[in-house]
Parts: sequence; C-alpha cells; structure tokens
Amino acid sequence: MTPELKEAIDKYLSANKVVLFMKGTKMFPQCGFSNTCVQVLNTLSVPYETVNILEDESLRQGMKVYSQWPTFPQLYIDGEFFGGCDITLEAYNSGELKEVLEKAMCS
Ligand SMILES: N[C@@H](CCC(=O)N[C@@H](CS)C(=O)NCC(=O)O)C(=O)O
Ligand code: FES
Repeated sequence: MTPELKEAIDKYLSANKVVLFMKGTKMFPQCGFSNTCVQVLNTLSVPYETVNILEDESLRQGMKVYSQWPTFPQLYIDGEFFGGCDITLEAYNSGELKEVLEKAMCS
C-alpha cells in the first residue's frame, strides 16, 4: 500500500467517527454481510459514512493491509477498526456496540 493511500485513509478516518467500508452503498448493499452491518447501524440510528470498496480495487486491497483484516465489511469507530460482520452483529446483540457508539458520539 502506498504512503499516499495510507495517509488518505488516516485523514478520512479522523474526519469521520463511524465509517463502514463495504460492498455497495447504504441504499444498495451488494453483499449480505455488508447489508447486515448497514441494518445494524440503521437500527442504532447512528450517523455513519460508507465507502464502497467495489469501486476502487486499490482501496479494496489496501484496506485489508491497513486493517490487517482480510474481508469486508470493515467497521471503524473513532478511527479504530472495530470488526467485520460477525463481530459487529455479536456486539450489537450484547449491547456493547451501542455503548461504544455512544462513547464515540460524545468524544
Ligand atoms: N465472516 C466475515 C464475513 C465477510 C466475508 O467473508 N467477506 C468476504 C466476501 S464478501 C470478503 O470480503 N472477501 C474479500 C474480498 O471480496 O475482497 C465477517 O464477519 O465479516
Ligand atoms: S460478495 Fe459474495 S459473500 Fe459477499
């Protein structure tokens, strides 16, 4: 991954508290795993941005290195990698995700 790409991701994540790197868009998720995360975030009524990694192959490969996580979706909260679909869903069910998001919204 180029230093320019890393810098662009760093900058984007410091400007946006909750970011979902996903396949497709909020309105039109193109994979069930990404769709699950969108539904979870919508249910929690949290403001969030999405990035469609299907539109940018270098970002698609770059995010795997940046996050040290091989798949999508990838959820970032407060600039930190939170997890993929399974982790996000589990944290939603346990109530942990709501807590982490509330903390992020107040920071
Ligand atoms: N168990 C994963 C499911 C996600 C997954 O398997 N994603 C695959 C298929 S959508 C993926 O992103 N593969 C890498 C790629 O398509 O570049 C999770 O918890 O997020
Ligand atoms: S695009 Fe096939 S499982 Fe996600």
